[in-house]
Amino acid sequence: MASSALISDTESWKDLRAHVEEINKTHLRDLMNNTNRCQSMMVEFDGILIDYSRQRATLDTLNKLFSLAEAARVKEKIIRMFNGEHINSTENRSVLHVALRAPRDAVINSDGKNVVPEVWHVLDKIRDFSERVRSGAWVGATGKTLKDVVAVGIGGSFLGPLFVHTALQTEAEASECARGRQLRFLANVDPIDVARNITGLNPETTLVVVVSKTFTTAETMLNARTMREWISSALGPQAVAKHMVAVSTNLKLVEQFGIDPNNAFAFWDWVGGRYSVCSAVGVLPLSLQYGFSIVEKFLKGASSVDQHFLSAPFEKNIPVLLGLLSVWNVSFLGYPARAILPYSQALEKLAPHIQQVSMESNGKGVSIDGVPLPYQTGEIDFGEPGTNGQHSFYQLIHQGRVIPCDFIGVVKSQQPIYLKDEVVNNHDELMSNFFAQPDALAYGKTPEQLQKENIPEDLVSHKTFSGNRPSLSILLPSLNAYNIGQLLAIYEHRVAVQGFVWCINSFDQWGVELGKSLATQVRKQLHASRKKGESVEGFNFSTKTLITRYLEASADVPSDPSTLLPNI
Ligand SMILES: O=P(O)(O)OC[C@H]1O[C@](O)(CO)[C@@H](O)[C@@H]1O
Repeated sequence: MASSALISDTESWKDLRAHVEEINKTHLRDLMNNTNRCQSMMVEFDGILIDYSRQRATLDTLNKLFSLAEAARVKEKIIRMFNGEHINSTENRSVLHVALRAPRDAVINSDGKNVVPEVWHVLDKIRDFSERVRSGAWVGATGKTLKDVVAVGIGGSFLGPLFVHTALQTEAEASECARGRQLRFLANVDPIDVARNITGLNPETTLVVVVSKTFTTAETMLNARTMREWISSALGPQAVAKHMVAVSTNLKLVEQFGIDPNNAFAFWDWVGGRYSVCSAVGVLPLSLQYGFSIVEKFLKGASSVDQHFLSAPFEKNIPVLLGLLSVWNVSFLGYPARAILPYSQALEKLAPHIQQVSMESNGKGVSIDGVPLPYQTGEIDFGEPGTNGQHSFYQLIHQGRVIPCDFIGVVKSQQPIYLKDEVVNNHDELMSNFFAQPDALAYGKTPEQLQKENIPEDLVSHKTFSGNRPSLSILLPSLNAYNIGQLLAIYEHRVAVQGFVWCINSFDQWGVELGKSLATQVRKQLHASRKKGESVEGFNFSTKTLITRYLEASADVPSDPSTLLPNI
């Protein structure tokens, strides 16, 4: 395919379009009866079992998707990514989050230089620093051990670390290592988030980690200044050196902020924000909480999937298969959304993290060459752990709109509970739902079945389930640091595969800029109005009215305030 030609013009794309008609004649109820088909639609790697037999697809569909992958040169694009080529062309950058978890002796080049030694230099520095903090060798300004950490950051500098932290919190080995320690995340610029984060914390025993790739993000920098004030107003300005460290690619700005460069942990422009959890962005706060050796297991899990992604043939390649099936669902079957449904409370922050990884990566309107696309890219991701979601939005998924679902289950619970005289143990109860829901979606329930159950005629249509609703099941052996790393890498690479097929740049995010610059204009106006009483100018009628109302109704806000921090 010539670089400016659209993937939708290829024969493979057209073939899949035509194939939809065939698939529309099938029902999952029947497809599931074909054991050979179902057997071929299971894939296993490193303890993880994926069952995609409940996708609205046949083996023929898969072959057609492999042809599409060939037309889109997916294999070549994967290799180019691992080779450090500047596949993020609009920012002229390599995309090398795989280097963040590569073994020490690996060679991965960006711009002709092996980046793995730099990665390990920072990892070693994190190991050393986190061990000193955890052991009490590094103490706060008043000589007390720093047992609590507030990580200040937003977007990719927040969601990945939050996901991993939440997943590790209840894991036996990790929770033992975290005994007596707290890790909190301050993301939102809303002062309420500051209040929530500092409530119950003592500045004397708190370490603040400012996490920002650019070190210019407005929300993070205001929150960082707020936390600096919280520390220095309690302990004096000299305490900042002992109580604040930073993670950034912009070490110059870190220093200007007043953080000792020795206490700055670097990463690189070839790490996208939403792909940065395996850099110091995640590794530093998580190592402070759990110790480096736990976090190293997480990196190893991700690395194992990286190798699989690079080397496994497409028929057995989990991220490739899942990525192609997502393209099938979005671009051909016309399902715009995807539900991420982990049957594990520990994975409650998976969906929010994947929302950014997927939607910031693939929510694009032009091809990588800048050509407007005649097809939609990306999907609307949302999710909640089961069984909570079942009592919330599953009604729509069963009888309303068709939403392809990812069911994620774990064989061994992190926290098993057995009660004498119960029919099943608590985790089996949870997993009963994990196994039942995909079949309920796939098979549904027919009016004939309901009539046999003597359901009153006027209720039959209400109680009918059309079925034929696709899902896939991911079964993890357990949920330890290693498995969490595997799961993360599967989703990251799946998103990349989707972007490779759609021929977009999954690694830039220009769509977040416009709102930011308009907020700058509003910020200037609020300042001018509060300080100098200037009237609201330069906005449309609607925005002017809203801002004016806001200012008038909050006229009691002091125009030249002295510092006020939350006090709850
Ligand atoms: O780490 P930074 O530079 O503060 O950026 C935070 C986030 O802001 C974004 O640039 C846009 O929301 C994300 O891509 C990024 O993860």
